[in-house]
Amino acid sequence: MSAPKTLYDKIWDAHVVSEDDDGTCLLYIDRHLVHEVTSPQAFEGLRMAGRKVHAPDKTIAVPDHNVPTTEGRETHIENEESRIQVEALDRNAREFGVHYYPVTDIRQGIVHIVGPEQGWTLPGMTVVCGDSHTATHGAFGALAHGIGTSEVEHVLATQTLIQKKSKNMKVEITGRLRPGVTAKDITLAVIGKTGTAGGTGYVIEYCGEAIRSLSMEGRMTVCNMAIEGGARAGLIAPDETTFEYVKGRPHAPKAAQWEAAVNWWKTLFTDEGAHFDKIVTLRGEDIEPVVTWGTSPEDVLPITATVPAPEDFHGGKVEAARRSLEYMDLKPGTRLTDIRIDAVFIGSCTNGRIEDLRAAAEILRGRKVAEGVRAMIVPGSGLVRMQAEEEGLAQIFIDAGCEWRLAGCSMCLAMNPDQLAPGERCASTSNRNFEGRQGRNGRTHLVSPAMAAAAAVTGHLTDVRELVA
Ligand SMILES: CC(C)[C@H](C(=O)O)[C@@H](O)C(=O)O
Ligand code: SF4
Repeated sequence: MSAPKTLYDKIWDAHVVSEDDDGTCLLYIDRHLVHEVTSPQAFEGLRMAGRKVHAPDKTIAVPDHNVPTTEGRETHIENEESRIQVEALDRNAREFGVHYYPVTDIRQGIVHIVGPEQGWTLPGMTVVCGDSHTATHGAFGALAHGIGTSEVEHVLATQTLIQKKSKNMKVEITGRLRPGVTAKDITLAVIGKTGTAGGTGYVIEYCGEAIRSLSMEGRMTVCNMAIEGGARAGLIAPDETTFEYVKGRPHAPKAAQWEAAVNWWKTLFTDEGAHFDKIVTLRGEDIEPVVTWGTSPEDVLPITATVPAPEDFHGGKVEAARRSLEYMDLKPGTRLTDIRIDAVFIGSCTNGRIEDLRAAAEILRGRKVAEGVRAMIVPGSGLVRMQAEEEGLAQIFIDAGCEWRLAGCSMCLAMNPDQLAPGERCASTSNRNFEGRQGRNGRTHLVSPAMAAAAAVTGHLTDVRELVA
C-alpha cells in the first residue's frame, strides 16, 4: 500500500507534469482567474512574443479592484489609472478570447466570488490568480493560490506553473461555535494564535467539527484569510455541503460527468495517519466574536477585551504595537466597545456573499444606522446583489440608512472611489487592516458582517450578542 497522503499531497500529485532533482515541479493549472490589476503586462508580454492564450476556455477574466460601485461606471471611470487598467482588461479579454464578465454583465463581481458562483472552481482543481486572496477557492478542496504578474504570463502561455511543494499544516477547530460567532471569527482567531507568519512555508488544511458545520460561504471566509496567516494556501476537504453548492452551477459538470466527478471528489480527503509538519488546534467553544485593534490581522482580541499596551508584548512586537496604537489613535486600557466609528464597510471577497448579507440584515432589520455613521453595503457580485434584492435584504439596508452599492472590491482597498477620509475609523468585513488600506490615514477594525452591522447601529464597536437577545 502507498503511504498515507494529505489532501494537499493528493491534489499536488495529480497535477505534477514534471519534477526536477531539486524538487521544483511543473504543475498543470485547471483554472486561471484574471483581474485588471495584475494582468495588463502579462497580456502585453504574450502580444509582444506573438503568443496566444494556451487554454482560453480555462481562463476567466473580470474587473473588480478599480471599478466604482455606483451607477454609470460602464461609461465613465474618473480616475485615469483605474480607467486604463479596466480598459486594458476589456481589450485583452476580447482579443485573447477568454471567458469575460465585464461591468455590464450581471455576473461581474469580485473574482473570488465570481469563480465559485459560476462553477469554475471545483474540488481537486489547481486554481491560480494574480491575487493573494485566491486562497478563498481552497474552501472547495481546490489547491488555490496567488501568483505574480510574470507567473500570470507563464500560465496564460502554457497553462502550467513552476512551483515547489509547501509543507503540510493542519488547523483543527473542534466542537461547535457559540451563538454570535462566525467563520470570520474563526479565521481571525486562528491568525491571532499563529501570527501572520505562522503559516509561512505551509499549505493549511482546516478541519474539525466546527469547520465541517460551516456553509460553503463560511468555508470561503476561512480560507480567504489563510494568506493573512502567512500560508501558501488554505484547504477544506470537499463533502456533501460542497457537492450541494456546486451542483447545477453554469460550469459544473453535468449528468454522467457529474457522477464521475463526485466519485473522484469523494477520494479527496487526508488519509488516516498522513503526516502534518505543524498542527494547531482551537476549541470552537473558546472562540468569541473578535475585532482587530491594530494594523496587522494578528492584532486580534475578543470584543469583550480592552486595548492592549505595548508592554503586553515581547521583542519586536513592543515597538510594532506602539506604532499601531499611535496610527489607530487608541489608548491602552480603553474598552474595545468604547471605540467610536465613522464608517462601516460590509463586502469584499472575505464577506461579500449572500450569507454575509443575510447576517448583516438580521441585525439591521428594523433598526437605523447611528447618526454620523456612513454604512456601505457592497455585494460581492451582481448575482449576489440581485439575490439580496429578491430576498428583501437590500430594502432592509436602505431602510436602515445604508448605501446599497454595485459589486466590486470597493472599500476593501483604496483603489477606487470608495475610500475613508484621513483619520476616519471603519468597522470592516474585509481582510486587511494595514495602514492606509482603506484610504490614506484611514483606520480599519476587521470584524464579521454581524459585528459590522452591530457597530453601524450603535456607532461604536459592539458585541453583537447584545443585539440579538
Ligand atoms: C491588487 C491585488 C494584487 C491585491 C492582492 O494580491 O491581494 C489585492 O487584491 C489585495 O487584496 O491586496
Ligand atoms: S475584495 Fe479586497 S482582498 Fe478581495 S481581491 Fe478585492 S481587494 Fe483583494
